[in-house]
Parts: sequence; structure tokens; C-alpha cells
Amino acid sequence: MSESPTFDHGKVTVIYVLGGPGAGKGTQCANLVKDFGFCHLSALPAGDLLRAEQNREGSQFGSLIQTCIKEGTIVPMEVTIKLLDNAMQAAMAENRLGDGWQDGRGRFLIDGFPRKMDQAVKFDETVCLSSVVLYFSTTEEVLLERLLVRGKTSGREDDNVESIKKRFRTYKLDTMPVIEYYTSQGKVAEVDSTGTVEEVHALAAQVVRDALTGKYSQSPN
Ligand SMILES: Nc1ncnc2c1ncn2[C@@H]1O[C@H](COP(=O)(O)OP(=O)(O)OP(=O)(O)O)[C@@H](O)[C@H]1O
Ligand SMILES: O=c1ccn([C@@H]2O[C@H](COP(=O)(O)O)[C@@H](O)[C@H]2O)c(=O)[nH]1
Repeated sequence: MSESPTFDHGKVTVIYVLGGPGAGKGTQCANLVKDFGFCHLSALPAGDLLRAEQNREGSQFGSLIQTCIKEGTIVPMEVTIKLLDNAMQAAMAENRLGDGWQDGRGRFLIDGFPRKMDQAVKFDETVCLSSVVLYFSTTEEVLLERLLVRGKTSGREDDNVESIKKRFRTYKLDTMPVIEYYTSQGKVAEVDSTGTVEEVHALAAQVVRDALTGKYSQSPN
């Protein structure tokens, strides 16, 4: 028997944001939230939620998350989906004002998720059916260069050549099939993220505008 989702996708718009490690997902999500206004759009970075859980005193998942992040592997879906579901419920409970947040409505950019097919299917079924995947594509050379620059100041345990290679492998093995799956459903909007932050932003903003006006769903939010 299938569970009914926590959120009605006719009221809650979920935009998954995918792309290789260092493609610019976090940078673009932050700019999109600024652009569309905090009241209109909320960004939930899955990796940040996992890092916060890793550092939370008493977390039973701390060392599991730490190992997965260092090894570039995917944390078991139950952990990540629960964190995202909780974060979405907390955002909805804030009773935000503004377009898209009245009467049980909400709009979320879920950054860096789903990374694996099992997560994609489970989240769509049990939390909220997604509207579209905003997919940032570029070359591995560009990704590597950006990550090594970020690694000079990020303090992230996985911004080093060894972990980056593992993350690239996981991306190809686990995440590309997710992108292919949603492509076959006509739900992927690909944005070339090789250009400047501003150039990429202009393209991504159009995808979000389209998603918020119902281009990718039957019931506009
Ligand atoms: N268009 C761009 N041009 C040049 N540098 C960029 C661009 N977009 C992002 N960056 C830089 O590249 C690095 C990676 O960007 P960001 O953290 O947004 O990527 P990400 O896709 O969220 O990465 P991860 O999946 O590893 O969390 C950052 O240092 C960021 O400042
Ligand atoms: O859905 C997810 C998202 C992330 N992870 C793990 O976190 C790291 C870092 O993620 P970033 O998006 O680059 O911040 C990633 O390599 C995975 O190990 C995950 O398991 N599931």
C-alpha cells in the first residue's frame, strides 16, 4: 500500500536542483531566493541539512553522515528525507506572508537532492511530488577547478582531490540515472552553468518563473 504524501503538490511547489559537485547549485539557489524574495521561495540545501545533523549533539547519524560525506557516497535515504520533510514542515508552520505561501501553499528549491533513484521515488511518493528538476550542467574540468578554489576556504572535508574524484564517481553512477529518469518524464530544465554567475542566474531565473506559473505542473501554484 502506498503512503500519501505529506504535502499536496497542487499547493506546494517542489523544484529539485541537481548538477555535478561544484556546478553552482548553492550559489544559484541563494541568488534565486534573493531574486524572488524570501517570502516567495525557500531553499533547502540537502547537504547543509546533513552537515547540521552531523554536528548536532546526540545525533545517532553523526558518524554515518561524516563517513558518507568524506567518501562521497549517499547517506541512506530515510535520514535525508526525514530532515527535508521536517525542514519543509517547519517552513510551512512559520506562516510566511507573500505570494505562494497562503492557505497551506509553499515553494521550495531542494538543492542537491535527489542524488539517487531510491530517494527520488520515495520523496515524490511520501513527501511531495516534484514539479521540475533544475539541472546545472558543465564539464568535469570546470567542476574540479571550482571545487579546488572553494576548498581553499570552505573548510569542507570533501573539497580535496581524493574526495572530489569519489564524488564524481557517485554522481555518474547514482545521480545521472535520476536526471535521465526525470528527463524521460519531460521534467528536466537544463541550464549550462559554465558561464558567469550572472549569466547562469538569468537562465535559472526563467526556469523558476516558469515553474511558479505552473508550466511544469497541471495545477499552477
Ligand atoms: N558561474 C560560476 N562561475 C565561477 N565560479 C562559480 C560559479 N558558480 C559558482 N562558482 C563557485 O564555484 C564553487 C562551487 O559553487 P557552489 O558551492 O555553488 O556549487 P554546488 O553545486 O552547490 O557544489 P556542491 O554540490 O559541492 O555543494 C564556489 O566556490 C562558487 O563560488
Ligand atoms: O541528498 C543528499 C545530499 C547530500 N548527500 C551527502 O552530502 C555530501 C555533500 O553534499 P553537497 O550537496 O555537495 O553539499 C554529498 O557528497 C553526499 O555525501 C547525501 O548523501 N544525500
